[in-house]
Amino acid sequence: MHPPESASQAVTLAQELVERWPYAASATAAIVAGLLAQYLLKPDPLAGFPIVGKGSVHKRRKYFVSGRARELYFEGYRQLYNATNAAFRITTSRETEVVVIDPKYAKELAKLPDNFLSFNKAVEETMQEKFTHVSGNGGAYLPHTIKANLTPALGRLNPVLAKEVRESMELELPQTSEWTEFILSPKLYRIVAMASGRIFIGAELCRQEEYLDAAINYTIEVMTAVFLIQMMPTWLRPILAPWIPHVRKLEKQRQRAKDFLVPIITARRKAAAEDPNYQPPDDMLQWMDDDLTKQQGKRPTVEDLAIQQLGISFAAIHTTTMTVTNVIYTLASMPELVPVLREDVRQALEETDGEFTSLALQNMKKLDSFMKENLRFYSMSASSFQRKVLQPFQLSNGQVIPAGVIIELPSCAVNADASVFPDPEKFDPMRYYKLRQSKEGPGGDEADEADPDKKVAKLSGAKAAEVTASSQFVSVSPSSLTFGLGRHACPGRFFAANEIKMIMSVMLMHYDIALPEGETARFPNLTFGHTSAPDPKRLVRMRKLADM
Ligand code: HEM
Repeated sequence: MHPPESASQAVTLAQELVERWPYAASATAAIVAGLLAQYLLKPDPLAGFPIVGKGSVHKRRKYFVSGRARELYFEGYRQLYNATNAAFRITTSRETEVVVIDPKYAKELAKLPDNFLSFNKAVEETMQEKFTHVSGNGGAYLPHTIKANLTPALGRLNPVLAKEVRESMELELPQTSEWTEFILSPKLYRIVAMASGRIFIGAELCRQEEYLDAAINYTIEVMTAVFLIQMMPTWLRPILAPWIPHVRKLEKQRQRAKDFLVPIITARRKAAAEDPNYQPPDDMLQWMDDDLTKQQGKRPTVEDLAIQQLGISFAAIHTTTMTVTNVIYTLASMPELVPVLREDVRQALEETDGEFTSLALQNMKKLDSFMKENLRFYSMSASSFQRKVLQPFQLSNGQVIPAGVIIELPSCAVNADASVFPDPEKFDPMRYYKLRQSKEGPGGDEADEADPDKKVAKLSGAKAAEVTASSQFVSVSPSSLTFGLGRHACPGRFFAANEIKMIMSVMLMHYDIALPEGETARFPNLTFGHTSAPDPKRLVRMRKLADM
């Protein structure tokens, strides 16, 4: 029996292949080798950047998220000192390669435009936008409204803000002269949300529970979702992240925020259209509505505006609350500092008859210094100036930073650098106050060698001048990176500074604060990934003072 024709053809073909296989094999090998060579010989644009940390990518990532990220930044920063390299690589919880650049290039980085360095794209990656849908563009118009409307109006708004700070503190804090122990963080969240809300959405709404829920819990939910996603191996994220309850809750929360705000915005617009004597409210919601209309040439949809409003709470409430919590935890552990700061506040307010004017707030220089030392010592993020590189660019040392990576500045390492901050491991509440007092900068003629309390360490040249010049809470510079740097540096920091000073002033003038009985040490912060946060479960003691 003969095999069918097609089968016999196949056999012939196979025979031919067998006969010719040496040619076929070598041709295939040549193609594979060519591709491999192309892959292997292609210059790796990151080859010149050493990697900090040990072991596989998985191991390094685990180390980073486990709470030891700062050690890695310190290690990389130390290497930069004696290297020709301008940067090192670090494995973070991101999928994208992260290149940490020497802060001496910070000023040239800050000049690069958004089509080279994208703030929004970096935020989207940080916020795990793929899963949480928290977009870098969510608050795209906010910086403009803050710079154009909020910051210039602070002089006018300070008394209004101060009133809400006082009242919300009365509502939330113990009003008895007996020492009372309680968990501080939830109270501060509400105080900050109410006080900020007074300026963001007005007096009638800032104490409503729907607003407070959106302002406080949306951010907490986003941050928890981001944290849980970061803890997962990158390959598992697309499979598991959408099922995390915190991720699933976010859309519902955004909808709740819209349900609350949309009728309010609609009513405002209706009143403006129908009532010729209508006085628009003097708050951020209104400024955003007007500013967006100007920028876009048409009124934003009410839903868009509601999301912008959520965006401002997102940027403002969590950051401010964590900062005040840090400041109060430190104060509670340094009772000797209370009279010093109390006197600073008393003197500043005495000059303005007790009014929280811009002048009074500026004059609280010791409080300002204490707050800023908290930012340095308990910096909330290990790095700053996170940007996605959209186009390759060259640093002034000739090194090329390729497109596609995330760049950062190692702010935690700068904060701990003895050549920038003498005795960096010491918490010195008056560090920045002394710098401001020393006309010539640290080590200058004003430094009082005889009085160790007034003595400021000797730093040299440009670095010293820069540290001195950026010694106010709101200053930003390569040695002062808590609020970022350049065109995207936090526009809300002036508002935050005023609000925090008011909260601290009211606390100092009307309350005594202490750690729980038997405790003397400052509560350690909790660290995970980049973040260092005050422990939200800690108790403090307070008692109301008789009016001073
Ligand atoms: C102590 C409290 C605060 C801290 C520590 C903080 C920190 C930051 C940081 C690190 C950035 C990124 C800067 C960069 O990468 O260059 C930023 C951006 C931003 N912050 Fe703040 N912030 C605070 C309070 C506020 C407040 C109260 C507001 C609103 C009133 C606000 C609104 C914003 C906005 C809108 C951006 C984005 C800027 C842009 O896209 O250009 N922040 N903030």
